[in-house]
Amino acid sequence: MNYSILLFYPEINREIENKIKSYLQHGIKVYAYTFDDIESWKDDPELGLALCKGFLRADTTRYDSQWDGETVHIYDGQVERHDEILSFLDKYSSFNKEQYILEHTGTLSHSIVKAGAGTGKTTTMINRLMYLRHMDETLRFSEMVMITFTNEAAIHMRTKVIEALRDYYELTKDSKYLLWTEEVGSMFIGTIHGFARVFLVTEGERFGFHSGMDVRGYKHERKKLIEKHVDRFANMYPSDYEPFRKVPHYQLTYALSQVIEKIYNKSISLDKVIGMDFGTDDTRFHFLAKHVVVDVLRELEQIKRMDSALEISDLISTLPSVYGRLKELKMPVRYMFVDEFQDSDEVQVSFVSWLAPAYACQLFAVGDIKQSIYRFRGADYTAFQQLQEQLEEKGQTVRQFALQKNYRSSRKLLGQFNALFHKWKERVPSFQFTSQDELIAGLADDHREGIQTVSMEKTNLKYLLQRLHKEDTAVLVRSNRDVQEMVQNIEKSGFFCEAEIAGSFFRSLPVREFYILIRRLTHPRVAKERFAFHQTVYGENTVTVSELLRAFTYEENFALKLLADHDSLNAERLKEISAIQFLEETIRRCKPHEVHAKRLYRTMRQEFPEQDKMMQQEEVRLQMREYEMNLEYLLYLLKKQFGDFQASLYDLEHYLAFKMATDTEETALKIEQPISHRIKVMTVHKAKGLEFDYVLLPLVQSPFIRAGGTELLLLHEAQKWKLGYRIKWKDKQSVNSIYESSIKDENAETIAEETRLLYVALTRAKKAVYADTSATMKEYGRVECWSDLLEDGERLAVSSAVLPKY
Ligand SMILES: Nc1ncnc2c1ncn2[C@@H]1O[C@H](COP(=O)(O)OP(=O)(O)OP(=O)(O)O)[C@@H](O)[C@H]1O
Repeated sequence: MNYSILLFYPEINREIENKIKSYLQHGIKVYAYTFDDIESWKDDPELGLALCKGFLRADTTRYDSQWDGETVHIYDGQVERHDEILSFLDKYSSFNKEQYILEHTGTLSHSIVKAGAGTGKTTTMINRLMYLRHMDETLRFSEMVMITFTNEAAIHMRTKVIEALRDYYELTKDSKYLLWTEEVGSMFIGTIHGFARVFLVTEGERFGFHSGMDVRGYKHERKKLIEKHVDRFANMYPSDYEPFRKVPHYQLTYALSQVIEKIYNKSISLDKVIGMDFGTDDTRFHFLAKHVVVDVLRELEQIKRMDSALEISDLISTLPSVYGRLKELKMPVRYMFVDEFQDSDEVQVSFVSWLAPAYACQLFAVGDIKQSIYRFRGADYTAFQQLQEQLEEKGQTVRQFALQKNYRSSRKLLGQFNALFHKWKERVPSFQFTSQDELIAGLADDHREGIQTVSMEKTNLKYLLQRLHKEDTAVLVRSNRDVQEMVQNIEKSGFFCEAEIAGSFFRSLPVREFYILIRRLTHPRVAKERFAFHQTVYGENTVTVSELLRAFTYEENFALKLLADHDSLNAERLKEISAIQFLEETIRRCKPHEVHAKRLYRTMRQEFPEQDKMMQQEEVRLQMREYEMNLEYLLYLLKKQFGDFQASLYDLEHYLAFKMATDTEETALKIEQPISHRIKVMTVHKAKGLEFDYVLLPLVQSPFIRAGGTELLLLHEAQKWKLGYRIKWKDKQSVNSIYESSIKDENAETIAEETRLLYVALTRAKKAVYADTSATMKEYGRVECWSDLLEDGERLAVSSAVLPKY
């Protein structure tokens, strides 16, 4: 036995307990089931820890005389002849037969796992990895590839694998686990784009790819090229350009870059864009767009070739041209795991189905069609079906698995979810939910709250937050803009948030105040800049606006004179040291983070005297450290960009102004704490894969489909791409034939996608969901917003068919 043992004993005695402990000490995972009461195991130091870490899975199962007097031992998941007892355990305890088989399967067929939310997809993948490494002496972690949907998920996975190995080491003190931990460093765990890069530079040398190749964005160059090619078009086809002569140039450039962005999102190669159907419209935008887009992409491709660089989307779009022509492969891939497979696009599916036979590796693809929420990035919710068909066409054997037991949400919630999801099926035709999709409670619990509908206007929200702010709570919304709105609402109630907003770094307070400090130096004679500076953490912040007005004289510099007495900045030092050194010196002297903390605490006490003082102090401490961290990070970025000495104040000012206006990537650094008074606020896309005790759903009335704005559709039919558009110009709009004939179907798809998004949001909750909507669901008409899909849990008729099974 190398990896696990499954035991069934009708009764438990000390000897059996000791046997289990001994297995565990040898690094053998134990599944133990009995009719006996084993509650006391939780309090036993060894067994309790093993239960907690998942090395011991144990439960009391319902009594059945058929199994009384029987004992069962299954080694390393060799399940032949044991199907009956496994099915019995699966039905009447927390044991999960499908998970168990998946974890231990020894055959060489590929596994496709379709599983609902919280059914242990991630857990099973990690377990399987451990099983494989334990069972095959010759296998190395570097021969297993794990593909995740985002970089964050990849970090999360790697951490989980390393944690599992550390736990094995703690349990056994066997040094092989330390070696394995190091070995994990050489395992590929990352996104499909990351893997495509490794693949291209390793296998694609013959086609001009190499490890020195840069992967970077070309947004700025793209914009310039669009402008250039629009001008060219205007010269070449003056009459076709005529309808757009009065359209502001920036609008035209923006619309065209949106078209290109859409093409990038779907990883469409240049040759396919050349064959793309742009439809027709009265303003003839289709003609202009096709011309400019193709010319821009063609020139950009040349530039990238010369730079020896690729953009992220090229990594996927160039794949077919390479793998179709490869003969010998170098990478040693024996097992391949793909998480969130439902969100793969067509090119990615065919890449994966090509990889499996090409490397003769075993594929393990996991996902949940009901959680497919990346259609805008090209995800195709028929991905599983395509994968199965393509693998079978290549003569590969595929086994399907379905996981239904949910170990996350309370039984009450699960019953209500199932009832609700069945109702959705009636309202949203393409939301599929059959009895196979129902979530079955995997664990016993007695949480009674379920789905609750409440109004979240100001006073109620405050009341709700008062109750939940110390719990593990997340507020989930649909967009980044909604995140900002909720952060403001929550902060206005005197509570604090933990919100990740992409692009927030260059707009954060430490960066803004640092920028004002620079402006104070580059514009020493401008009163407005001086007053702004005075109010920052670098200034005294003692002169108020009314004092300034009182000091008013007709003399031009009255404000500067007043503020000069309150300004300790010694700009003369700039003659001796570099700009960056000067700024660093100023930071050391002023200790801006400490000043920020003091002022913040004073304001908090003034504005919310009734609020918990300890919570406010904790928040101030956190904000002080975050201010310091972000400022340090800013200096790091500046030095990286300019070196220690070269940059002048003007260079720094320009760089920051540009970044503050345009950056959408850098996120302000936050201190994360497992337990915090801060309420998490995030989009559902960010919450994917996470779980919280309480989920709050405000802003559920915002419509899925906004009438009248610019809209682009990229459709794939009969091997050909088609672009549909409706573009709003200043005084008219361009709408093409493809848009008009497809928009109805597209809207139906959007509603289905939003329904799946709500499925993800609800299923993050462990104990309860609070939604800002009325108690009953709209029964007829088009589904327009989340609120139309929500209902108070108590009204949801939970029929026995959808009740958790045990
Ligand atoms: N067999 C099991 N017994 C007990 N707990 C389990 C079992 N399998 C998974 N869990 C627990 O259930 C929770 C959900 O598991 P996991 O995150 O792996 O699910 P998932 O299917 O990846 O979820 P989602 O798709 O919704 O993100 C975790 O807390 C995990 O530890």
